[in-house]
Amino acid sequence: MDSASSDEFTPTFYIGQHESDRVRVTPELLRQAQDCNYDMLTTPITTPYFHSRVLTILSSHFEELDSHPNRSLPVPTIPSLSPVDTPLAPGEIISQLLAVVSPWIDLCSPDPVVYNLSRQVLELEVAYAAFCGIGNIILPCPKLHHGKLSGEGVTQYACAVQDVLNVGHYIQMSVSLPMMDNPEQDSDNVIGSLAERARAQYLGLSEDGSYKNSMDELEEDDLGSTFVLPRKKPAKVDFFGTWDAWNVIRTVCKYNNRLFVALSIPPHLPPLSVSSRWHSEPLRLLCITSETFFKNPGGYPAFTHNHQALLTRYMRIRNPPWLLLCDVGPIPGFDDPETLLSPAEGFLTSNEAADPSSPTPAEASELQRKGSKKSNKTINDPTPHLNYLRNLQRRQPPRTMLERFGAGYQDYLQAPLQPLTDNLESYTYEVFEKDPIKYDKYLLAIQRALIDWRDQCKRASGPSGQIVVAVVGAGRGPLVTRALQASESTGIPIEMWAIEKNQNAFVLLQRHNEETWGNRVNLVKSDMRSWKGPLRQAAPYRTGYTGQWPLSCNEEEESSNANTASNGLEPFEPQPPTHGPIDILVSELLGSFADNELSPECLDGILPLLNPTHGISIPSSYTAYLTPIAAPKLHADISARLSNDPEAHNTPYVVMLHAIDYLSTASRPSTSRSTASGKSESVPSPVPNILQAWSFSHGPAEPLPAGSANKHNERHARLTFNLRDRAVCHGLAGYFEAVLYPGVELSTNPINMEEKSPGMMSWFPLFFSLKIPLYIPDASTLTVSIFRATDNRKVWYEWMVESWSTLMGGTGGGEKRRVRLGASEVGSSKNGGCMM
Ligand SMILES: C[S@@+](CC[C@H](N)C(=O)[O-])C[C@H]1O[C@@H](n2cnc3c(N)ncnc32)[C@H](O)[C@@H]1O
Repeated sequence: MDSASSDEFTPTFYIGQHESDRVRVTPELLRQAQDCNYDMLTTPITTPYFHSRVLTILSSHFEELDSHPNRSLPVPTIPSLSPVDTPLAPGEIISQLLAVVSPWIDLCSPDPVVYNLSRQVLELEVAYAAFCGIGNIILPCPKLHHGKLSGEGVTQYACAVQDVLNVGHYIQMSVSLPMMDNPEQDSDNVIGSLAERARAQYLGLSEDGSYKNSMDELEEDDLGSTFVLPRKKPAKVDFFGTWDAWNVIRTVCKYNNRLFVALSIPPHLPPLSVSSRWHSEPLRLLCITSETFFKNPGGYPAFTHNHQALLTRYMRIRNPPWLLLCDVGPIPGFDDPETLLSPAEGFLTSNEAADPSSPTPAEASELQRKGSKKSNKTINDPTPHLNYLRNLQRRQPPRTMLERFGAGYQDYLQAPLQPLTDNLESYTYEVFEKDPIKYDKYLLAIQRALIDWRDQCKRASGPSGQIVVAVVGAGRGPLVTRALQASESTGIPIEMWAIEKNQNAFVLLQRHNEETWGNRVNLVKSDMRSWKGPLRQAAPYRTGYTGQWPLSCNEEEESSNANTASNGLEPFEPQPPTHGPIDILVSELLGSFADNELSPECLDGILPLLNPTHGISIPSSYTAYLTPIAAPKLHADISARLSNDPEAHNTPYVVMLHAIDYLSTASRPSTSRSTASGKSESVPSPVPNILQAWSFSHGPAEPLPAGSANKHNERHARLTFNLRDRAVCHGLAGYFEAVLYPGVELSTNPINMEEKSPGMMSWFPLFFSLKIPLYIPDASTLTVSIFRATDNRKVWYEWMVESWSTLMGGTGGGEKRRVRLGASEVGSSKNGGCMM
């Protein structure tokens, strides 16, 4: 399908500016910033005066503790704010400000006094910002490393955040986090940080700041001999370290929908798996410093290809994050009037910004090095970083067809249709009919089936030897139109039947028959399972197509002779009506997980009418597929429904998955143009491992076992997925592939949908939710068990997930052992199952 060449859509980039040493924002400064094309500014909540007051309180308390080592003294209370403590006041500009909680507090500190005071500062600041009417607050980055301790303070941080979420009931909070944990960059670059004041005894350090010699430092080498770790181990980047901290925070805060991430974009991007993980999280801000850019040969700041692709991907999230330029220079004209230029004078041209020679990360660092040596070319642009982002905004690739069609549906939960029990509205049919791909595929499948039928000289069942085609579940008739077109385009006559149980849609079928189909279609208003088949007069027609179109003279003759002579019946003697077979049965009863709209059960009721030797079902088979995903936003949305709907987690939802992360992926990313989650050209995305759950095939029916009670339509699967990186599983994404006719397929499976049915939009995936998300450590496996169950009245699914790890040694000796780490609850849609 054609891409989005005519797409007029330009994404909105909300861009703010942050200066670490800003003291206050005046209306004039804000106006000036907006004149420069910024959308918002950050503001501190408290002043340096307040900061020094807290430092004094802390120092005095420590002094007192030192002078009374045996007394337990309560941590002092920070007095409430006074006018000198804060630059903020309620007023007109407040809605355009992002308030920044003091970065010098340490909510992860192992020192209880530092933690306590930090928490007090947080509470005072959030309460005052809320009072002033601030809508968004940026929380300081949780400090993950304290001396020998790593990640220990995250739960403290989380508890503090949980509490302040209840202080400001409308405020949205974003936790500042780098994309990955680099302990070397976790050092305190904030002047006057309380973290520096933490006492050595709480950091696992001796008084002089060196590591205490504890058993923790003793480790065994591969040969089992004990050795002492070197003083300072080289710091290792933990790609998922900050995500892990975020996961703890949002879990403690119960996936609060006012809690977000302010993600810092580093100059060197981590692997795709890391940026993909963040893509699934609620990103409110992307923090971009001058280091995130490299300097292009013209001396302008620019992004690498990878940074551009990352931004494109993140900015296509349903609620795209805002961009925050941090410490890229002051607002021109305010602190430095020299820099105030009109845009026409000095802004980056779009050619310069387009920069076709945009480098790879390696080239960028090379340029950076060279640039810092010689290319100190001065540029006449007071806001080059901002202008670069504005240019990027204009140059965003157009949306794919799928993105345009799905706009507004991304991550939007829909209960699956139940076309068997419910009568669909005309509008729903209209939406189906907007997808030309599905109908093109059906047309092709019917054409091929007709041609093969003719070429293989199969006997047909129509009264004059035509091939009998029945569309069952015809809706408003699009497949009937395709069947008639297939007959016309191939020149192969058919006898056309259309069966529909929705009496409202049936009115339109009748109208179509009169107005567009020339009354060529035999319409039947019935449930297909109780239909007896094409009505035949008992007149002893000869049936059977012998392979030539049009019928040969002889055959026509034989045919008319047959009316009078065969079977030994008297011609025209009235006989009770009989029913003939169907040669080609066309149905579209597929759901997002193939069989979830009960196609197997419906077809069971009509397949006995299929020509027993040559009959063809279109589709001939369909297969359901699954993969585990992280989908924190869906989890939060579903959990929020629980108070009104206790079955919320037991409902499989149709959803255009977007802000999700595939947990089990192949090593190579794809750069395909558009996928199930709506990626665009040249935006690499991980390739998920998607495994087959089960299949159904349909052809001339074998008689069902007596009293089968639909048991033959039960299915179950147990699938194992390997995971490289730690993650949280929120549920399973379900897809399907269908073979309409050999060589003509439909697919929603992200692995091959682009080859099999490019641009098809009729089905979004199905999401099976886990009530309690399952945490999975690095290098584990995940086993998915899923059942299609039935009691002959309805059909439902049951699913669960288990996580496993392989351990060495232990009580069993030195062998590898697979241990189960955890298991989810069993999800079951039994209560809301599909009625048969
Ligand atoms: C998914 S819609 C497809 C409609 C149409 N073929 C199209 O492609 O637009 C399925 C249709 O099958 C009809 N249907 C479902 N179960 C049926 C049954 N047991 N007997 C007759 N019609 C049925 C529904 O009313 C609905 O019109």
